[in-house]
Amino acid sequence: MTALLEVRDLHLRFGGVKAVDGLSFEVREGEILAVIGPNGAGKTSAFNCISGFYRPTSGSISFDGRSIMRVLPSTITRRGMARTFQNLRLFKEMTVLDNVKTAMHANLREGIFDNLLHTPRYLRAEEACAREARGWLDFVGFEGDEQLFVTQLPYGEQRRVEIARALATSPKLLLLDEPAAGLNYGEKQGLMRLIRKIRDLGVGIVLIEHDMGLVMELAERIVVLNYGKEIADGTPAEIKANPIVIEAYLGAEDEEAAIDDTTLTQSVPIAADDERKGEQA
Ligand SMILES: Nc1ncnc2c1ncn2[C@@H]1O[C@H](COP(=O)(O)OP(=O)(O)OP(=O)(O)O)[C@@H](O)[C@H]1O
Repeated sequence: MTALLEVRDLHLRFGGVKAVDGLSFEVREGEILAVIGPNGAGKTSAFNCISGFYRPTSGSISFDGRSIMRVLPSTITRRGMARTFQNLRLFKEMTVLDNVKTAMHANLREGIFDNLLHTPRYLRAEEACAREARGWLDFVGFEGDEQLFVTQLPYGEQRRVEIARALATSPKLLLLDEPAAGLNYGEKQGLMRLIRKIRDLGVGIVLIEHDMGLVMELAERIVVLNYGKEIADGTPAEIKANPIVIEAYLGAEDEEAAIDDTTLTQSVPIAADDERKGEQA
């Protein structure tokens, strides 16, 4: 099967900092790929290049058979790539339903007069849009009040709404930046079920995540970055047993230690989750 996303020899520099230093990987339709690495390894920078927010220094990125180098984020979204952010980026002054509807407005056909005069065409389009948005809220398991402002929701529910909004763009590929950050155990289990359900729609998924228990259980393939460089690419079992990965996470002195889900999970500062929760508050 041909790759949905192909990243080849990607480089991104910030002055003297090599944030991404020769990254190459592929994602196929309906595949769950995780990108992991210690803090500052270049994961979010790579996401920002792929989704068009940063212009790479060199390399190539193609999506669905076409280059997306120097393509605007909004065009990349229209071509079928959606993403969520490390720190939620919902419209705080909008309701849950309106947040999801915004993802579909780019595809609405009504003109300025329809909008101003609220013509039957406008009303029909808005109703269809609301129906589809409700469908996505249902799909992600949102059971709250769609008319609440998003900031009135618990953090885990806000994450679901953000994923619903990304899905409302009808993506072929979904990039999730630390979707489990700030979630409790039960919410993480729900998130894993949701990600598998999205994969079952045939959507390719690239996941940046620090929770190694979740990554090892969910990902079919894992790419490991350290100081911008790709140090490993393999199945969860291969990654767990890779001495270079163990060294990157635990330091050379612990190289002897067997790497298991718990070890890697514990290598992630728990405070990071709490800090992010704090940012949202
Ligand atoms: N806008 C920027 N300007 C300058 N340097 C940056 C910028 N964004 C990231 N960097 C640097 O690039 C490197 C990679 O950062 P990046 O945020 O991509 O890492 P990360 O793996 O996503 O980290 P984390 O897990 O902590 O989110 C770091 O050294 C970081 O300081």
